[in-house]
Amino acid sequence: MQIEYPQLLPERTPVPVFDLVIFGATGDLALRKLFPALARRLAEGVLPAGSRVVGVVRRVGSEDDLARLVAERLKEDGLSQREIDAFLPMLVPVRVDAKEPDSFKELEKVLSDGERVRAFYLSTPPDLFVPIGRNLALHGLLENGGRLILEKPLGHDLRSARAINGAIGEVLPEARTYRIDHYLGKETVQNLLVLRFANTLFERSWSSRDIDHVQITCAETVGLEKRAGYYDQVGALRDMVQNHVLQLLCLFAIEPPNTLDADAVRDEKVRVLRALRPIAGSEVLTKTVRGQYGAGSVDGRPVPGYLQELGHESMTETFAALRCELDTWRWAGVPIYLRTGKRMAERCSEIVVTFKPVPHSIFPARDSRTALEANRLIIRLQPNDGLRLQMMMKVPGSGRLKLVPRTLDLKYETAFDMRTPDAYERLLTDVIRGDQTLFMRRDEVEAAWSWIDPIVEGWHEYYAVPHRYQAGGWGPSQSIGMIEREGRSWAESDGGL
Ligand SMILES: NC(=O)C1=CN([C@@H]2O[C@H](COP(=O)(O)OP(=O)(O)OC[C@H]3O[C@@H](n4cnc5c(N)ncnc54)[C@H](OP(=O)(O)O)[C@@H]3O)[C@@H](O)[C@H]2O)C=CC1
Ligand SMILES: O=C1O[C@H](COP(=O)(O)O)[C@@H](O)[C@H](O)[C@H]1O
Repeated sequence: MQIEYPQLLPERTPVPVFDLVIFGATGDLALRKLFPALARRLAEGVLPAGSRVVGVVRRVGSEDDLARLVAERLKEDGLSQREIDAFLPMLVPVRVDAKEPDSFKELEKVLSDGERVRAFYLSTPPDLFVPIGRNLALHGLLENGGRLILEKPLGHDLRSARAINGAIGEVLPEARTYRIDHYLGKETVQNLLVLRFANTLFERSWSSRDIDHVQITCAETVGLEKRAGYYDQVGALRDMVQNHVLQLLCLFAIEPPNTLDADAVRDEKVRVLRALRPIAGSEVLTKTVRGQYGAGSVDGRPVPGYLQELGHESMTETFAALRCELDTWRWAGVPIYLRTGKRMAERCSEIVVTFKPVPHSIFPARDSRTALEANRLIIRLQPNDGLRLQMMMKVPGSGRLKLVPRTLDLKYETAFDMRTPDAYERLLTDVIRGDQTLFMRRDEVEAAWSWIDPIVEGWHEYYAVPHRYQAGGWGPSQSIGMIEREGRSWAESDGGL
């Protein structure tokens, strides 16, 4: 049976027959996200017969283990035995060491037959992106329209990102390079474009004229999981803000693109990134806050602090809050507060838009019963996705006038009686179809790093050590101070409603 999907941006063409090669097939991302996404797409009848998923393994003997590992993971992900049995024959294991050019001959043998779309997913540490790209080119494997999919983070600063982009650009044109930011594959993130440009209601007030400030939060309850080696090198600013959080900001703030074409949308996103006012030098002390979680309790169970999980000293931030501004006609003067962290009170990604107060209240000003709260629009991206609009209402009754804030609540799960597909389901088939709309262009990634780099430099120059926060809270008190100094407060999940 084919399941119907709520596609907010249209999936325009059928998926052609393909070979998708996954480097890093035994890794966390591939097993946890990529294989389940593909198996689900197959189960829906979206993937054409004859297509193959080539799983690249590195260690001797792992070829034999791959099908078992994948089957176990699919089962954990809730796929039925029938769906697993249907997927496994698509899987072709092959052993290649990304750093050994000769070993790519094995891949060449597997890929040599037939005319089909060919894509290579680099789900490996980023230092392998360039060697893999070069080795694929050396063996002619990128010819005839081959595509590369690069995972984030792309580099660790502007220089390294440029080096990767430059080297990849030598073996492959931009039109065949797909840089993943999986937030763009989330239905609710795509819906930001629909909210903005398919409705007149909000767009007319989407500017400094009506908006007081904006908060973008990506809070997680998880800690290091099994990624300590990676995370401690990177930290919250580079792991989340440089990509996911800035992408949310872009979609929130962009000017209307003329069409939904990949470059029309991406041109506008780049404009937003370039309009971000730099935060540099001593400004990092007032406009940013770094945090690192200590021991605490999350979801009712005790959890160790970051340093205990890590097993050694570290100055890496697991929380970052930033106060930024966009120097554009539309957004001048509207503070945009960004916040992300691990081991926070709740898993929650949301954008909270606080509108300006009414210019003149006709209700008795000194009476607390008639005090007005500003309207708030909460765009809840995950979990419990939906839209909430806080408005003032009159409490029914003929006694003294009393006004209270109440919420219009539109939940995705009640608005659509459908399963929401995982981000990777959408993104993987978009690559095969050749649609780059939901992927980051080279200039976009580099513009994001251009804004991030001075912050990192400022942190070093001014010795901005991370402040301790208790696991299970909302970050260090300094981040509350940063926003309270301006007479505002963080919305604590669900926009504080
Ligand atoms: N995990 C996640 O949730 C996310 C990951 N990412 C990014 O995705 C990428 C993969 O991450 P993740 O899966 O967590 O990493 P893992 O460390 O779990 O997996 C890395 C994979 O790369 C393989 N590998 C390492 N060296 C070589 C080599 N020389 N030749 C061939 N294969 C090699 C490993 O093989 P072996 O098993 O033999 O070691 C393993 O399969 C990274 O760029 C990461 O930043 C991005 C967002 C989220
Ligand atoms: O890319 C990353 O994203 C995840 C959060 O993704 P989500 O879809 O669960 O919101 C984050 O945990 C990870 O550190 C980061 O690398």
